[in-house]
Amino acid sequence: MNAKQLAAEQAVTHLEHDMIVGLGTGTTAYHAIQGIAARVKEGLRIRTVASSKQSEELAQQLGIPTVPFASIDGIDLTIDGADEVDESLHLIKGGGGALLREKILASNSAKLIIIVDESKLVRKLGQFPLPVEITPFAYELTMKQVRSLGCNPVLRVAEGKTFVTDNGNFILDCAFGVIDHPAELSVKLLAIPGVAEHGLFVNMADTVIIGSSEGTVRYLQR
Ligand SMILES: O=C[C@H](O)[C@H](O)[C@H](O)COP(=O)(O)O
Repeated sequence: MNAKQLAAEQAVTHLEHDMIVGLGTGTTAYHAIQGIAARVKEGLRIRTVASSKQSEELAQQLGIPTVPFASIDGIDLTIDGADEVDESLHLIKGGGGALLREKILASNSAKLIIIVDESKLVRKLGQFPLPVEITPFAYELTMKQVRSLGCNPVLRVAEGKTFVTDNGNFILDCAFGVIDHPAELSVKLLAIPGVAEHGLFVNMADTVIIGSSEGTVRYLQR
């Protein structure tokens, strides 16, 4: 079993009957969705909401009950991956472009469990370029304003075309270098009209489960 799968299998032991569960996105969340499906097959009674079309489709293929957002008041537990986790459990997310929906789920969740392998742990955030989701309208001007905060934003391209999120937006990958004050950068980014959301998750993760290639798992708690 690989490290991501180990972390995911540990995370799904936290599921309980009648929970509303948020499904993350990405290669690590993929393992969690597989693990959730296994528990549903064993008789676990839950309802889920997804942070991407990809994860929703996977859940439905695997027989996990998915429900509309209009039918719930909040989320009990979200299990998601991350691109970086620092010592304070602040995160960079959005490598897969799902950051806006992921942040909506996270901020409406009573508990957020992040699952990673050891390669995602850093002392300070910023080695991974920060994904920033922006509206397509006048995106060149939005890019200029983001650049003025001290990075060189790169418009994300996938398969030769501008990458478009599930929300119809673009992503800027922004290498800021070491981010000493993530909360301050968050405020500055969100103050730019055209920025829909960014991948800094500050004080959102409650628990981080780290899988290792040696087959061990350990927990970080906020
Ligand atoms: O947009 C994608 C998400 O934030 C992912 O959770 C993050 O990029 C980590 O992905 P992975 O588990 O594939 O490394």
